Amino acid sequence: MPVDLSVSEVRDELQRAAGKEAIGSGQSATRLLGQMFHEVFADLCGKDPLRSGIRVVVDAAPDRDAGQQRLLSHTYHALVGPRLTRHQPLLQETTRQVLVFWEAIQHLTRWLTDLVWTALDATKEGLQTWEEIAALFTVDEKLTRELRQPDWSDSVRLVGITDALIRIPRTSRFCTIELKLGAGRPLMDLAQVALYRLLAAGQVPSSADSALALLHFAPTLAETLITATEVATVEPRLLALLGKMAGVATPPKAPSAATRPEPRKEPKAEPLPATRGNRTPAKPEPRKTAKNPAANVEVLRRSPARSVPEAAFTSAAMPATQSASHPPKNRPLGAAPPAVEPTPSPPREDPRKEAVATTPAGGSTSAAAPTSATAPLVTSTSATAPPASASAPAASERYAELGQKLVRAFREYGSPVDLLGEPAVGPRFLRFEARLGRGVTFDQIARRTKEIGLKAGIPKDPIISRYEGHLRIEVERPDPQTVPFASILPALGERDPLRGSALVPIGVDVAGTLRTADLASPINAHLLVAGTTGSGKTEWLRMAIAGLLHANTPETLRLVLIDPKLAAFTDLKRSPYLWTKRGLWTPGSGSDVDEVLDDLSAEMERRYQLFEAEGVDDLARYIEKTRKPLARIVCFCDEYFALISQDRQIRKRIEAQIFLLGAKARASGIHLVIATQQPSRQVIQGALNANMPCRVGLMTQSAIESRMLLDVPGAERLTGYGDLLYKDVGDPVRLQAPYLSPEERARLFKPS
Ligand SMILES: Nc1ncnc2c1ncn2[C@@H]1O[C@H](COP(=O)(O)OP(=O)(O)OP(=O)(O)O)[C@@H](O)[C@H]1O
Repeated sequence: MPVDLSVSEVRDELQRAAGKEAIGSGQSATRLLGQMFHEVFADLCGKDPLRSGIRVVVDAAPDRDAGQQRLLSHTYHALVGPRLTRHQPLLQETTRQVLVFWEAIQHLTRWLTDLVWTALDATKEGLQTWEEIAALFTVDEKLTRELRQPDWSDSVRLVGITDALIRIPRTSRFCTIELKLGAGRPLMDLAQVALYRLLAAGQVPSSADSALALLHFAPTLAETLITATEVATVEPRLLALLGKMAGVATPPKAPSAATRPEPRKEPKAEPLPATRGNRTPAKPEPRKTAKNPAANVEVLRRSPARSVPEAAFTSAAMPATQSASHPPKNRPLGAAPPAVEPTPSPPREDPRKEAVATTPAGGSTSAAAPTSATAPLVTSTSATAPPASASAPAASERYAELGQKLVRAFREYGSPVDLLGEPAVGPRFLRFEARLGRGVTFDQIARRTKEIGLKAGIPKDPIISRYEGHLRIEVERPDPQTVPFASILPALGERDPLRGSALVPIGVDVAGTLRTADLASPINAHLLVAGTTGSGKTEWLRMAIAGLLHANTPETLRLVLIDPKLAAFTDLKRSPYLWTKRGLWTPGSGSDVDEVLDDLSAEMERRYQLFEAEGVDDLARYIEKTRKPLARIVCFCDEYFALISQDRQIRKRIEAQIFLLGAKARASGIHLVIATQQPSRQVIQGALNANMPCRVGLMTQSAIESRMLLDVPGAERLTGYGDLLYKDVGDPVRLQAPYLSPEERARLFKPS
């Protein structure tokens, strides 16, 4: 059975061995911009007519300049603008990076215009329509190749996703494109290219004749063609690294003809199609950088012997006892490390202490960065989930038994896994950490969740994700526990009669730590809550309100409650926390709901005038300066869909107000918390999507809804009862909402 390795694992290993951070680490804004750049590229070259940039250029033909202009405008309005707006809170401190990103996007549109015109010129193929040209592109293509070496005990299946494959017009050859935002690291690039070359040789038609192009947008474009001749210098060492990472390399012997990697037949390089801008050479040459020849020269001049990848190859290819910065793939985690670890890997945290980050079904996962609001809480106080039966022997035996059932089920389906210790016990789910068995792929496992759930007798399909190079399997806890609201109170702090508190409790993570959203922070200023009927939305809204009431007085907090179902907030009808007499809106209360929102907008403007008079720009500074409380106003809306589904005109007015408040109200101390049963495109797109990046995802009806809300599937496999995925920055984190019992509610919500 071949051992699977992905290109990104190998790339990260090279980075680590070179003593650098793994690719993909780094500032979240930088990562986000890189990801956006790839998404925009995929949209422009894809087949969706509403997003395609190819269509825009072809539609404008024969006016090439008009095509370029329209493409730029389309790219901004349809693809870049909405993404920037959506991520505005994260990006607002990084104006310079955003400008560089935009410049790179402009260069990308020029490159695409050139390429489309080259294709249009290829009259021999009779390419006329945008669809025909778009068919030349394959975006995010998954490539797989099984590699064998004489000194390997098993084969290695290498998997990678190339940014784009372009069939060169007039030939049947292919050019593999790797896209980079930012300056390249020439030798690291070379190593990556070598990996793709290995891959492409097994997959792409005519690959022997094909070229691999690196497009660096830094932000100007440098196109680099890399040929097999160059790749050949690093390929043997790369193969040695692959063998070592996969654990198939046999101990090194004195080199002999038999153990040397097979020499590769040198393929001819195919340049990128010559463009009208004449950036690419007409004739294939070993390596060409059209825009930035200096970069090429640098690559060729620098001695690979002292380069980053070279060092990595050298150390990685040595016997495990001498190098190996990371355990080989088949060494059990936790087994004795090699004697010498020149660049030790970061210590693995106790899984129980990690924030849960779930991107099921193939997505990569990482713990989301805590917001500034949560950080001190995490370390100082924590609301611990009831220890309950988690530590009782009977319960732990049941969990162990469940773990064994899972192991058997995986084995029966031909995808063996090894559990790594006992599960972490959350209030409603158990999280097992596991290692893939030899030759098993993640996709194989992810495809089998239903069967494995059934076989192991688990009511809901397990949620399986990747985390730090191993598997996370989350299953419903057989003895689910409720997190009582009272247990989180210490984490919410005491009442501050002047400033109050802007912390909204969200839920408790697997380690029992409360996560909160700080409404005063730009990232969490407004919240969108969604979940199917019975998932726990209304209870969540009540719990969030109770959390705010606990830490505020009516001088520091006021509520505006919109209750289309007439059921969510009735206990608060006479609460002193209501903002005005229109503070609780229900259908038939004598006004349209948009009037309530109008009142909030008017209050926002009034506050900004107050602030201006005091020479301050937000609520906190105003309070500090005047030493007088001014209540934060939080508008909770249950069932938003019911409000907007009645009348088109009212919907328009509501959306306009939400747009305004979402964009401007935070600094004035006015916030929106909006819940909907249907996180569908029809409901979310527009005002909500643009201004509410912070999301609470309870169980949804489908993976599509989950994706719409959280950008990833997974919420459809939650268990209900306040089991949720919370997303502010980074990947969603799985949390359990505390439960406010009717008695506590009556006590906290009573009119005083
Ligand atoms: N955090 C929680 N802990 C335990 N049980 C909960 C929790 N939240 C909700 N529940 C249970 O789930 C039931 C449904 O919750 P809720 O009424 O909030 O759902 P909903 O999503 O608002 O449904 P609908 O949209 O149909 O009103 C509650 O009656 C309660 O029994």
